[in-house]
Amino acid sequence: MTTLLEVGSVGRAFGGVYAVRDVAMAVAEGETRAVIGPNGAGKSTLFNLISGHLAPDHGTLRYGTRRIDRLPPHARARLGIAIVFQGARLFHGMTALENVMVGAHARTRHGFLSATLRLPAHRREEAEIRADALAALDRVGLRDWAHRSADVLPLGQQRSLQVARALCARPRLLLLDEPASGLRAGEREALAQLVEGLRAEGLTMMLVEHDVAFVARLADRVSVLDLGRLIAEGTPEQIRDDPAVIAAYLGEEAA
Ligand SMILES: Nc1ncnc2c1ncn2[C@@H]1O[C@H](COP(=O)(O)OP(=O)(O)OP(=O)(O)O)[C@@H](O)[C@H]1O
Repeated sequence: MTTLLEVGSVGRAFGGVYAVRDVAMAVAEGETRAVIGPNGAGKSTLFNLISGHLAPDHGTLRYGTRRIDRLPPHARARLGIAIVFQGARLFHGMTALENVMVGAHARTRHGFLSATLRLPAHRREEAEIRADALAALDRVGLRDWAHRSADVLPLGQQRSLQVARALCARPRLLLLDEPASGLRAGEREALAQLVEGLRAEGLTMMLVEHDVAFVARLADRVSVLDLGRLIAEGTPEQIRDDPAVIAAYLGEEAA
């Protein structure tokens, strides 16, 4: 199996407290990796370190053959790393299609001047992005909503729209931070099916999720964080029976 992402002993502190502490992991091409752990374990921080929205205090990140830990987020996006943030918002007053088209800016080649002058290259690119955005909407089952305001979408479909926005950037690694949180059973099921479909297509994904059933169904492997440290890693079955994992969650309940 080829490694797509290698996290090498990465750490990040806030005000002297480590949110992520010496975390190392390797994610294989085509794998779906769940990242779980009690509240405040460092899951979102880890995702932000991978996407480049936070800089590590130390450690390395390799993506394919490249070191990426000093690259800004847009450069990582251009290399194919897309993130759907926890509780991400849509752009109000925009249609579903416009919301998705915004996601494609990560890979645009032509700059502001070309856009302002509406040069042919820019128009071609706009048409390409539009076609990709429609395809992404189709992929998540929202094609019929393309020209309707995103504001009126139910929460479950708003999440799908965020996935479509990420897909429009043609990612090779998709990071989903609690995509199912706050969704009702039917909406969770739709989202699970969407993730399953992407997995079947071979997209590499990392997923923060609290729902154990969701993780067991969707993840090839699970990494468990607690207080910033990686405390366990394995298949969903291995993790379920791991004493360190059980203790971490029991500790959370006791607190
Ligand atoms: N920008 C920040 N400034 C200060 N502290 C932060 C910041 N971001 C995260 N932290 C702290 O780092 C720790 C890890 O937070 P993080 O959000 O990564 O955890 P998490 O596992 O995603 O939690 P949750 O499941 O609650 O979303 C927490 O103690 C949090 O308070």
